[in-house]
Amino acid sequence: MELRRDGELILAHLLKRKPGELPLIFEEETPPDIERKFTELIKIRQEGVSVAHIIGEWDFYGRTFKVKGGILVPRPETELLVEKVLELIPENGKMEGFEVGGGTGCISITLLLERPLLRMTVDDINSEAVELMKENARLHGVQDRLEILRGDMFEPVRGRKFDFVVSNPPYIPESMWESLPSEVKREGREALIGGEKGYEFYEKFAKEVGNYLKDKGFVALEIGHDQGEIVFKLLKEAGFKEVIIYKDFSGQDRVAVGWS
Ligand SMILES: C[S@@+](CC[C@H](N)C(=O)[O-])C[C@H]1O[C@@H](n2cnc3c(N)ncnc32)[C@H](O)[C@@H]1O
Repeated sequence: MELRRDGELILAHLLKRKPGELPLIFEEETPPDIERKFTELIKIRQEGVSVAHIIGEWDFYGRTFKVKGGILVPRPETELLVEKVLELIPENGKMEGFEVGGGTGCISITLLLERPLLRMTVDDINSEAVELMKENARLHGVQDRLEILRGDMFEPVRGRKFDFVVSNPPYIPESMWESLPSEVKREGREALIGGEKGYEFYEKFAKEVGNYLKDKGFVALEIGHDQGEIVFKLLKEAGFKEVIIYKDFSGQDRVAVGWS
């Protein structure tokens, strides 16, 4: 736990400032009610609640999203997935994409904000995530271009076809659940655990996704640091002509892109 950094984020939130602005108001006196609230929140942090869940928001791709317990907090690794998708959507491309498992909605909403003519449909099996996505879509003014549905993987979009399908699915093996830090567990089993092997989501996804892709469509998936080989194989077996596994800044497998 990085208490100093966490303290700065909590204080900035209470003062309604950006963390970078704190040095500018260093000499101003902190109102007593803010001091009291700050001490209270630091205690909650020490009990193992993440800063994101304490302050109820988190930044992704330079923008702030509402977050809440039981739903995955946007991760910096996922920005690589967004970058790879953006590379495949022309600046003024009139494309239609589908995201499985939107969580906060950070992936779809970022794609929409970066590509003004794009339209997205997103689902989540978790009804609380669906409500949170609606809130984040309104917050970022993309509600007219984002269709938000509740359901299991492709079930809400049966019979439809998209230019691409993107997902950051649950991909941690069951056996790792117990060893996860309590603040990570608070993001919910459904968001994290992919099954006994961890890659069960990709097995089902690879088999079915072809039915939902237009001709020459593509898929883009976030993957676990050791899942490049298996996801490459699954997409190839499912008939994807070209598959590329991208590594993140720390040299770990992180994103799979496949072209049909
Ligand atoms: C790892 S989280 C990713 C959330 C968000 N897209 C992000 O990158 O921050 C996976 C999300 O998929 C949802 N999910 C898990 N299984 C699903 C399924 N079969 N169909 C739809 N959503 C699912 C979870 O509820 C969770 O919100």
